[in-house]
Amino acid sequence: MSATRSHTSRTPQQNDPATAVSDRQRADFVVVANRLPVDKETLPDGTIRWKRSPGGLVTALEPILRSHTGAWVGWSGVPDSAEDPEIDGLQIHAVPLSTSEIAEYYEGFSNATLWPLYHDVLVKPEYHREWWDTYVEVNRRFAEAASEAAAENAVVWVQDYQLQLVPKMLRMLRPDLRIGFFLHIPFPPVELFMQLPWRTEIVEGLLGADLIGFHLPGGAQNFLYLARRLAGQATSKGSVGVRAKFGVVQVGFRTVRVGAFPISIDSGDMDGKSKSRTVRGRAEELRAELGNPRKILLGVDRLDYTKGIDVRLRALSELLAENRVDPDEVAMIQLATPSRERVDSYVQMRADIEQLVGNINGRYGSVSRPIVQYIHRPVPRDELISFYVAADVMLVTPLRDGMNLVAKEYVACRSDLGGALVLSEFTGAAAELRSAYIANPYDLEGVKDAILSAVEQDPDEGRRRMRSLRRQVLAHDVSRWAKSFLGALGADTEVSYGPNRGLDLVPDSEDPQD
Ligand SMILES: O=P(O)(O)OC[C@H]1O[C@H](O[C@H]2O[C@H](CO)[C@@H](O)[C@H](O)[C@H]2O)[C@H](O)[C@@H](O)[C@@H]1O
Ligand SMILES: Nc1ccn([C@@H]2O[C@H](COP(=O)(O)OP(=O)(O)O)[C@@H](O)[C@H]2O)c(=O)n1
Repeated sequence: MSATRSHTSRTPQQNDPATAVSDRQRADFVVVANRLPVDKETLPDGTIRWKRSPGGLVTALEPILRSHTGAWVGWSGVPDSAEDPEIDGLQIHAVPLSTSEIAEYYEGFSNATLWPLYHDVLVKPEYHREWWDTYVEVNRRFAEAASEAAAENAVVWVQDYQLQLVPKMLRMLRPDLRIGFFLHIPFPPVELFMQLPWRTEIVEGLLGADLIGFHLPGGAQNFLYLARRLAGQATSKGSVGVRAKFGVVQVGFRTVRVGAFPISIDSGDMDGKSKSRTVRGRAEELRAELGNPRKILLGVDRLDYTKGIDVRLRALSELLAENRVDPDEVAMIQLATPSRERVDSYVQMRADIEQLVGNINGRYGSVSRPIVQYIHRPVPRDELISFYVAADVMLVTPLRDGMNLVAKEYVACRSDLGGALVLSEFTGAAAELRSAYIANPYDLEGVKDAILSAVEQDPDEGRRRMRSLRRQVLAHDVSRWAKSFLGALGADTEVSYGPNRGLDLVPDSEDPQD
């Protein structure tokens, strides 16, 4: 996707399906996500630019929508914008949000209530009734927009925690549709989820789907338990497998499947791009610009408190203080895309991280060579790939992360079998990338040891680990993710799915955990 795009200014007829249909073709495959794949930006001279939206959801879904012609329903990232950008081969349906809806639905309920609740309560979730009301209202708007975009019997794939009520609302509007839902963030432990005053509504909202997908079996199992306990539905017993053994919830005459589908990246594409001469040349230049240090450490994240950017900075700071790492031999680059900048916890965390960077540079850097290069803006895709190619050690240290595509991107870019990945055990990716240097981000000594092992790794050992990581990432790419999900939804004719081994239902009253 190029950063700059031409655009049209269609007015959406959101509440008038008849006009909408006559205006545009309805699609057989519709993705509904909080964000469109591009964000709208108005330059000082009034020109409109559409730039890639932040985050892994867009990274993963963009190639899928290119291979399945269809429509994308979402928000443009700015207030009151009804314009649909033109993206070759993709129908876009913008859902406009007002300034107050952005504050209450996006920054509020989605990112100051659900996000911390689903990420181990790393900051205290805020529960406000007005935010909930706006979340319901905006979910209804997305459901209506999806209903207008979808052809008869279409497949509609709803994405993520911002839209958990959409499956039920959409089913009521359009019982003919096949509806899938995928959660990109962790589904929390039952004890935490029970805090939510609107917990039953969320579970019932999700149960409007035909298939509910999580990254990991644990999330699927937590959800099955809550479907029994909160929605009073009979569910299957036994564990859920990866892409294979699905759980089942019986909702009246409808059977809802629940499964684990670890998301991935377009690994072949990244592998190819990382081999280009331009990228390799740029990686060399980056190393030279950093003063040709012996080891380059790299962090690549949205600036989010879940990502553990502070953890890796503290670890590096202590390793320098203990003379276990020589300041003349290392350089660290931290790319941190701005994110959710009006949410209080993000403002605080940004200040903390910038202070840590300042402390390290103040103590160990020199005028010509700071230890940590901190870049707080998005970088172009090819430049990012050059950073991956240049980095000797990739630092992925979240306190909790649904998947973490950055870890997979790094691996996909290392066809030279160079580099080393330090990976938090609390990422979804850690379940698959077992040959990384796995660390518990709450154990600072353990993180320091993992970083040091990666910095000092024997080249043969490094190649062995990277070969094994690459086998995993190249074999399980995003197209396999989409095929396994859409196959289980019965929506991809190329994919067959095995017999459901979860149909043995546990009635609500017989739950051993109750
Ligand atoms: O849209 P934003 O508020 O700017 O946030 C960006 C995205 O962040 C989250 O990404 C998640 O999805 C990734 C792909 O599945 C996964 O690897 C990662 O662990 C998640 O944090 C969020 O879930 C998306 O909805 C946002 O668009
Ligand atoms: N500075 C940055 C940070 C992340 N990214 C991209 O944003 C995506 C992050 O996905 P992720 O799954 O690791 O994490 P979230 O940001 O979705 O929580 C990846 O595709 C990164 O390449 C970027 O382009 N520039």
